[in-house]
Order: sequence, then C-alpha cells, then structure tokens
Amino acid sequence: MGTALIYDEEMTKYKLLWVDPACKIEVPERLTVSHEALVETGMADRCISIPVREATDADILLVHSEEYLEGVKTTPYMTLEELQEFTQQYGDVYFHPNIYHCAKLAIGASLQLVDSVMTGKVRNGMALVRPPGHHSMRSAASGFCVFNNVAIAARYAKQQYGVQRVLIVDWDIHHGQGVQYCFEDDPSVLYFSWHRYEHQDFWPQLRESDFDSVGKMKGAGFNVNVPWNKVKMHNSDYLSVFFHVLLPVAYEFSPDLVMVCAGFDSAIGDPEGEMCATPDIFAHLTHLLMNLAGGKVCAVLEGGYNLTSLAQSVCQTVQTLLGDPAPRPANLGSPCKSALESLQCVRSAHRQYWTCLKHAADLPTSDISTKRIKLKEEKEKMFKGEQDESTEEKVWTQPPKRVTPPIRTAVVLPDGVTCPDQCKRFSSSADPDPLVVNKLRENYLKDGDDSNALATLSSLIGLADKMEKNEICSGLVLVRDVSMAMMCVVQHAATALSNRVLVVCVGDGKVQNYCSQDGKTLVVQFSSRKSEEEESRYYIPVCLKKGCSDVPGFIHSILGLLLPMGYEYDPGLVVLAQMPDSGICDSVWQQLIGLLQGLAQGHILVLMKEDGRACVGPTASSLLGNAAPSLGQLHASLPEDVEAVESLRHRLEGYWKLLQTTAAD
Ligand SMILES: COCC(O)(O)CCCCCNCCCN
Ligand SMILES: [Zn+2]
Repeated sequence: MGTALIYDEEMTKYKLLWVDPACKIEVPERLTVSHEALVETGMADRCISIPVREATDADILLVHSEEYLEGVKTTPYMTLEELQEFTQQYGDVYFHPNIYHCAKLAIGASLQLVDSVMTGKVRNGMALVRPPGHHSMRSAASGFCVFNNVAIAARYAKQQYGVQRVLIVDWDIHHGQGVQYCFEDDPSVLYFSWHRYEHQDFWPQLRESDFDSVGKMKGAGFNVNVPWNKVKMHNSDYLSVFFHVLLPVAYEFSPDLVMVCAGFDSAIGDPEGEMCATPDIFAHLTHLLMNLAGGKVCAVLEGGYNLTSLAQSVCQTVQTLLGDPAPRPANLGSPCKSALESLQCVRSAHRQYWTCLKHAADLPTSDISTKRIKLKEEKEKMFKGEQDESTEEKVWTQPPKRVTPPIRTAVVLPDGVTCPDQCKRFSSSADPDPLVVNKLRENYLKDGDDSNALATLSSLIGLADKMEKNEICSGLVLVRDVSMAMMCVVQHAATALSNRVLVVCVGDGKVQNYCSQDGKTLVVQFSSRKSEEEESRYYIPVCLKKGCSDVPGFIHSILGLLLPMGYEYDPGLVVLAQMPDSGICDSVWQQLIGLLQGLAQGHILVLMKEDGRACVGPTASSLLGNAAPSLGQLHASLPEDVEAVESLRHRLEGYWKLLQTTAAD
C-alpha cells in the first residue's frame, strides 16, 4: 500500500495584506517550497496524489461553533479595513478575502487523507495545507489558524469510521491549545504536544500549556504536554521524550489511528522555535510512529518558517512514510538538563494514569513551577536594558541522501521453504574464502564436512557484506544452530566489516561472550533466565520473568532500554536472533523488527532456527517495511520486570545517556 500526498496550489492564494510583525512569517512560499522539494526529489511521483475537497459546514461544526463559522463566512466580502477590524478580535492571525476558501480546503485535505487511510486506499500519507490549524478554538482564530484541521479530522474519523482511539502527536514547536481544549475531557483522543514554553514566557504563554495539564474528568491522563523551558533543544532531547514518554504511553493506549500535527518550526533554523534538531530527526520521529495503529498515520502540515529546514523536514517525513530506511541517527548523546527536568515532570504528572509510568520518579526538587514566576520577574527587569540578541544565521549539513538498496530483503532458506514474495533468495555465489572456511571449520562446525551448514554460514557472511555495501537492505537466514550462526556473523563483522554491530538476542541460550569490550559489538539479550555472564557496558542481559512472552514487559524494555541504547550506539548493522523456544509471539516480534529498522539504515539481519518456518512470513513482511499489527491495549508489566528494567536503566545510564529519565539533582 502506498503513501498519499494531498496538496492544492489554491491554498497558496492568500497572504498578509497589511503590516503585522507577528504574522509576516506565515507566507504562501511555505507551501510552495515544501511541495516543490517533494517534486524535485522525485518523492511526489512516488506518492499517490489525492485531490483536496471543500469541507462542508457539518465538517466544520464538528469542532467550531455556528456563530464563529457564520462570522468567518462573511470575510470573503469584506473590505481591507473590515478584514483588519475582524482580525483584531483574535491573536496573532490575519484574515484575507480568500482565507475562508483555503481554510475549507485545508480541512478537506485532512479529511481526504483520513478517508484514503481508513478505506485502505493507502497505508499512510501527508497533507500539505495552509492555513494551519492547531491553535484555532471552538469560537476563535489564533496563531495563523482559522479552523482546527486535525481536531476536525479526528472527530470525523471517529464519526465516519467508528475509530475508537485516536493519537494526535503534535511536534510543532508551539502548543496546540486548540486541540487540547477540544479533547481535554475525551479519553478516546490522546493529545501529545511538546512546545517551546520558557516557563510560560513563550507564545501563547498559557499556564495550561505546562506539564501538569493532564486532561480533565474522564479525559485525565489523555493530554500530555512537554514544555521546553530552554531553546536549542537537539535530536537527543526529542528522541528521549519519544522513548520515555510518548511511545510507552502510545503503546499502552494502542490507537486505531495516528494523526500528526506536523509542524516543522521545531527544526534547526526556524525563527520561532530557535531549536537545533536537524531535519533528519523527522525521519526517526515518523518511523517510530509507523508501527502504531497498523501503520495508519496521517500527517498534516502545521508550522515551519525557515523555508530551507521546512522543505528538508517535509522530505524526510514523506520519504519515511514511503518506507525508505531512515538515515543513521548520528552523534546522539545526553539530553540537556532542562529537557531531563521536563521529562521527569511529565512522567511524574502522568504516573497515576499510565501503568508504563507507574515507577516514574517524583517531581524534581528544583520545582520548576516556581521558576515560572522568578523567570518572569527576571525578564521584566532585564527587558528594560536588553535588546534581542542578534539572530545569527543557523547553518546545518543537508540530510544525507537516503538511497534504497536495489534488494530490500534477501533470504537464505533451506530447500522446500518457499521464498516469501517480494523477497529474493540469496546464496553466496562466490566460493567462500578458504580462510573463512577454515575459521568456520575449526571454530563452529562440529562435524567439519557439514557442507550445507557451511554453505549457510558462508551465505550469511556474503549477505552481511552485501548489506555493508548497501546492495541489500535486510536479510533473513534460517539456520540449524542460531547461536553458532550469530557468533559467525558477529565474528565476521568484528573483523571484516568496518561498522559497529548491535546484536539483539531474543530468548534463552548461551550467548558466547563475544561482545568485545572495544565497543565493536553491543549485545542485548532478553531472556527469562539470569545470564551467567557478567553484565557490562557492551553486554546487557535483560532478565524478564516470563522472557518475551509477557508483552507489556517486553515492549516496555524495548522502548525504555533497547531503543535508547541502540540509537545512541548507532550501529552499521543489527543482528536480530530469535533463539529456539523464545516464547515471543509474531506480532511482538514484528514490532521489534519494525522499531529496530530505524537503526543502521534498516540493515537488519534476522537469524531464526530452521524449524521456525511459521515465522518466515511475518518476519519477511516486517523486513519489507510493512507495519506490524497492533498489539491492542497493554496492561501492566509484571512488577518484577518493572523492577528489573528500572534497576538496569539506573545502572547503565552512566554509560548510555539516552537512558536517563530524571535530572540528576
Ligand atoms: C498552527 O500554526 C502553526 C504554528 O504553531 O506554527 C503557528 C505559530 C503562531 C505564532 C504566533 N506568534 C508569532 C510571533 C512572531 N515572532
Ligand atoms: Zn508552530
């Protein structure tokens, strides 16, 4: 299934007709540069182009009041003065004779996107729209927004398709207060937003944008605000919030549909956000959402005012929706102290609502709410003398070109096992290098002349080499002895390949201590048995009471442990081994494969036991980039597993900074 792209140049045909410093950044070029970039990169042609439609009154009344709609309806016939006067009643927004028409198209584009995804015409998609929507409220325009595109689309999805649970992820750098007000008492819509806040000092300067606004009445817990109290937030800050707040809660919530308020003013270079996250981060944020809701992800453009980073970020998002592997998440490190404070506050505020956060730490001692007032006093004092520091031009390296290998998934299967469609059988054509053969013979092959084991192992090595050369993206190999195959490919990678190798071992089994302490390999093993090997920085045994068969515990350890370390480690190759009788079910296995594909440009090599034939289909489906099936709402992890994962995180966060969830006092 494909990716929808919804765009119509009519939405560029309105602009600011008078002088207003607050609104001058919202220009038609925002839409044209975004669409042109998709055309120039060839991505527009790879998408399924869906036309916009005009929203009806009924669509708009899903969220807005009649009197507000009636008011906006009169704007096309207003004189310039009347438009200015009409605008005065709202904040940081402007009207234009054609903005009502464009606002109806922006909603209609969002509804067309929901229709395409919910009817299965496409898997996911993006709507490039203006005016944006997330600030507009039931009876008020705000922040360049006239109608709330995403809020209307969420209500429409519930009404039209009986969607039970909608997750709205708002990565725009402003708080979408309009969305929050719309759903704060609604447990069927989980609204997540991060936003520049600076202790209530940044627009829209609302007290209710802080982390302690968790929703109301039966909606308590279903509103998650992550305030950024400093600027210059970076990729590590964004990812740590995904790993330790959004994803655990999203998997527990288990949405049927994911809507993204895709604002790109959270990217480097944006005059509003003043953040430092690079455009390629949106490839990862998008990827990390694509195994929720069976892959039903609808991204709708919100903000973004630096035309260069906006265009790059839109391309990164759409390319990931198209299924292309994400670029390597380079040089991640520790989130900054302010981000950790916010992280700790949000997790603490939501501890009582989400089982995945039950063990979260208390509010930080430096209670940041008092900072709100103190900082305001300082600002007032300082404002007298202080001029705005010069807005120096931000520069960043263009995101790397993401080339998809000619072969997406290669498989090495015993005869008699059919090759899954869209996969390619692989066998190492070249005679195995005699040195390797000897190594294999002496180290791994019990009965030296076991020719087909030898053939399998040399195919394995050949496959790893082709992945390193980016000729093959991912691989699946059925072997007789998983542990031996793992050792073989890791040994080869350690000597012959230049990249780091992340080894993820699912299930019990002696994982020979081949994790070199030089950091060439990072081994994470999930099992139900205490590992006899000593835990270290590069060998992490995760002991879960029921191993991988307890879904919430295992998912929790993937999101809160494996992914943060994996992203920080940034391997060139991932080896994922399913040990015999691991107890892992297909859907969890597919989630694991899907999530791990965000690493190593999708170079993941899966090893399974020959008799694991039943799992070949689901494994191949995930390796091909298909979304994993939804796991359904998750219940509580076993207390001993929570305990085990938490103590492991505390022990390791000195080594792996993305594991931190609190601001060290
Ligand atoms: C949904 O609209 C997308 C958006 O969130 O980016 C709108 C931001 C309005 C920002 C209003 N203050 C502008 C002050 C200019 N220095
Ligand atoms: Zn914004």
